[in-house]
Amino acid sequence: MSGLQAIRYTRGKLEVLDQLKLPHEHHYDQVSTSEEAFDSIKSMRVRGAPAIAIVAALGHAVELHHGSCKTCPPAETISYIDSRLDYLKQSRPTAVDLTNAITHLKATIRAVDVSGKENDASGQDAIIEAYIAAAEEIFRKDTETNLLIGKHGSKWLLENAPTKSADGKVSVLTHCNTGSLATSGHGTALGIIRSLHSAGHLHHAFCTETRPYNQGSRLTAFELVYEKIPSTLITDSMAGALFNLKKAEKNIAAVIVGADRVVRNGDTANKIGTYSLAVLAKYHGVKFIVAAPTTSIDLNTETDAGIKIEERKPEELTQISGAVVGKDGKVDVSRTERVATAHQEIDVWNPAFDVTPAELIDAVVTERGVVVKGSNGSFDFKDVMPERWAKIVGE
Ligand SMILES: CSC[C@H]1O[C@H](OP(=O)(O)O)[C@H](O)[C@@H]1O
Repeated sequence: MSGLQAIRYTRGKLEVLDQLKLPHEHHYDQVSTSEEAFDSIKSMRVRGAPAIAIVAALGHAVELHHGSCKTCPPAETISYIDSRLDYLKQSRPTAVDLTNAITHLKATIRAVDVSGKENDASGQDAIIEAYIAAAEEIFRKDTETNLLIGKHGSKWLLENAPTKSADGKVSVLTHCNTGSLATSGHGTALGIIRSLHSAGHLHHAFCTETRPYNQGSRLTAFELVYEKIPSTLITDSMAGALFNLKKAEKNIAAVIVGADRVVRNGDTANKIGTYSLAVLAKYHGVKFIVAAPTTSIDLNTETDAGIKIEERKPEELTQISGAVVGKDGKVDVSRTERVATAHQEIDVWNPAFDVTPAELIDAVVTERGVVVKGSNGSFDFKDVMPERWAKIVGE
């Protein structure tokens, strides 16, 4: 597994790699409170659906470990933890892993038997220990999940690739960053690429720069080069020309992307630009694969209509390392023939995600297996999530 770690944790201490500084600087922030975890997520110093959930869960675990909750009865302890988790939930709205982790953590602390402990600290201690252990399990289990996604996804692609290179290998394209910098390790979509590479089945990996945050050029390229995976960086706008080439190592078999939220019918919210790649893939006969741990699947939301798409500040688009459009994102027309015109601010639309309809998706790869559309043309996640399906959807 890659030596790159977005998150470093031992009980009572959480360090989060500042991804806004990558690839130029490798700096870890200490995160010891819910506020510091919230700020790290909101600012995108840490990002990636699974990593967001892990940092939120562990950030609160660290503050609980250091006694942030005053001594109080179990019911008040649960209310305190709930309030901290509800605050953390507001950090970024689209990725469902954070919501699913919070739901799990709230259920875990409510399952603690505190009978006979209502009036002494042992009840609170039991609840806090249960919370910390559950948060640590979320972190531990994520890497195991990603390795399974890599195994299932690479197997499915090798069995269903529309094209292979002369040496029987596949070339793929990925978008955004879904590797060790977006998870606890190995990654989801990039995890499938790692699994293909380590098994000798990857011919070439292409990654898009993924404007405006540049997760591809700053983060995925960094991971691919770090592990000497044969790879090429392209701009987002080059994908269609690449699919159209169909020559040598540029003969793309599949687009493999991650997910922030896969809803019940398979519609998938992912990094902005994913939908465009899905349309291009369909036109060019390229498979389109979504790599999604079951923690990224939202059975409570039936279709894309229920997905909230986060919009982020204009400066993330108008400025890269310093102003691109003009000082502070303003388009200065005062030096044109229309002198003395007040600075005009170009409007900016900066949705962080878009939605790819299920009809454009060939497979959703989870840690429990690959889900493809049935004869009715829709996805059915019942077999990979039987417990949650029965609870939410029913038999
Ligand atoms: C396994 S990461 C999933 C998902 O999260 C990323 O979004 P962001 O970088 O804004 O947190 C991207 O959409 C990835 O595909």
